[in-house]
Amino acid sequence: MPHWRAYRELRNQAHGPLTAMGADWQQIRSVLNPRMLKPKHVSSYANTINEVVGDFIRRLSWLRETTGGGLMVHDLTEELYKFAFEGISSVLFETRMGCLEEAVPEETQRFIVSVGDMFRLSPVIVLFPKSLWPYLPVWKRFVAAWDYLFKVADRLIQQKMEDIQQKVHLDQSVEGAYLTHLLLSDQMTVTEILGSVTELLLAGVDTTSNTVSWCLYQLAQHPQIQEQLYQEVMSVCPGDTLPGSEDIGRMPYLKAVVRETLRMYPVVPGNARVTVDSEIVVGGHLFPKDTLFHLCHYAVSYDEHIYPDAHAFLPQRWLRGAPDKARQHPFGSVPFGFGVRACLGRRVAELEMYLLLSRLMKHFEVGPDPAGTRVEPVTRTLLCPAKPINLQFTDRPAKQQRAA
Ligand code: HEM
Repeated sequence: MPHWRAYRELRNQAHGPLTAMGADWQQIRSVLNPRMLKPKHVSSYANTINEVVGDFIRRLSWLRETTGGGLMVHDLTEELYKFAFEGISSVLFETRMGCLEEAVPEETQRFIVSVGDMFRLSPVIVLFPKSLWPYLPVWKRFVAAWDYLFKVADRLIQQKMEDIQQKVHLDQSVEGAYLTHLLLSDQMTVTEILGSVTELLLAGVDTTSNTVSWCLYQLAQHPQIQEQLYQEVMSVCPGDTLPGSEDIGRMPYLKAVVRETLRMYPVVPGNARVTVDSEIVVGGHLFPKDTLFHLCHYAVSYDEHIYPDAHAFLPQRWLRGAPDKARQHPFGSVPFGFGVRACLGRRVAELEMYLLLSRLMKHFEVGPDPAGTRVEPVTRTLLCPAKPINLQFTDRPAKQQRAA
C-alpha cells in the first residue's frame, strides 16, 4: 500500500496496523491484538453490537414501509454499510454515530463517502509512478478523503479524552472498552492511537457489510438453506431470546453459511507476502529472495479441484463429516489471511456477522428481488456487488417465532 503510506508521510501521521512494517508493525499489533482477538474481550462487545443490530432491524422495517412498498429494501449494501460503521465505531469509540437514525448525521454521511472515495481512487493512483502523484487531480481527491477520515477519528478521540479527564476530575471511576483502554494504557502516543484507530475503522466497515450483503443475497436465492438456518437459530434461541456470543457456539450451520459466503465472495479478494528471508520453491518452481507473491483468494475459491461444484452455494460443505470436507485443501479458503499478519478484526467481524444474521433470520424471511436482478461481484480494492442488491423482507409471524 505505498500510496496509503505516502499519505501518512505527507501529513506526518502515524502508521496503523494496515500500513506499518517491520518492528513498528509488530509493536502496534502487540498493543492492539488482545482486545481485538482474545475471546473474553471480544464476547464482551456482544451487548453493544446487539443494540446496533436492534436499531438496524428497526431501520430495515422503516425503509421497507417508507420506500419499499411494505416489502422491499433497496440497495442493501448501502444500509449494511451504515450498520457496520455504527457497529465498529460503537466497539472502538464506545459511542454511537447515529448511522441508523432516519436522517444520518452529515459528518457520518461524509465519512462514509470518504471511505468509498479512498477505496475507489486507490487502484487508479497505483497505476502512476509515485513521482507523478502530487500532480494528479486523483491524488488530491485521495488526500482529501484521508484528511476527512483522520479528522473524524481525531474528533472522536479528543472527545473521549475530555470525557476521561472530566471523570478523573470528578473522582469517578473511568471504565470503557477499546479506546479508553488504549488511552489509559500508555503504550501508544495519541498520534499513534489516531493512526491505528483510523485504520481499524476503515478496515471494519466495507468488509463486514459486503459479506453480509452477499450472504443475504444467497439466502434469498436458496429458501431451503434459509429455512435450515432459521430452524437452527430458533432451536438455540427460541421465542424472543436474543442470540448472545455463547449461543453462537451452538450454531454450526450459521458459521457454515458465513464460511461459504466468504469462499464465494472473499471480500479481500487477494493479499500479498514477500519472501524476505531466502529463496523458496513452490510447486517445483524456484523463486528468488524478495519475490512478491500475490495470493488470489477469489481464484482459488472457484478451483473445481478444491471445491467441487464451486459455483454452487453449499454451506453444508463446511459441516463436520461432510463428504468432500476431507478432500478440501486446508488453505483453500483463508478469507481472513493467515499467520501473524492475518486479519486483526476477524473475531469482531465474525461476532458482528453472526449476531446480525441470526437476529435477521428470527425477524424476517428474506426473498429475492422480483425483478430477478442477478448481481455479480466486482473488485474496487475490495470485492463489492457490481450493482445494488435489492431484497424483500417479510416479517415472520410472531406466533411462528414463539412456537419454534
Ligand atoms: C468479513 C470481514 C473481514 C474479512 C474477510 C477481512 C479480511 C482480511 C484479510 C484477508 C486481511 C489480510 C490478512 C493477511 O495478509 O494475512 C485483513 C487484514 C486486516 N484486517 Fe480484516 N477482514 C475483515 C474484517 C475486519 C474488521 C471488522 C476489522 C477491524 C475491526 C479488520 C481489520 C483488519 C486489519 C487492521 C488488518 C491488517 C492486519 C495487519 O496487517 O497486521 N478486518 N483482513
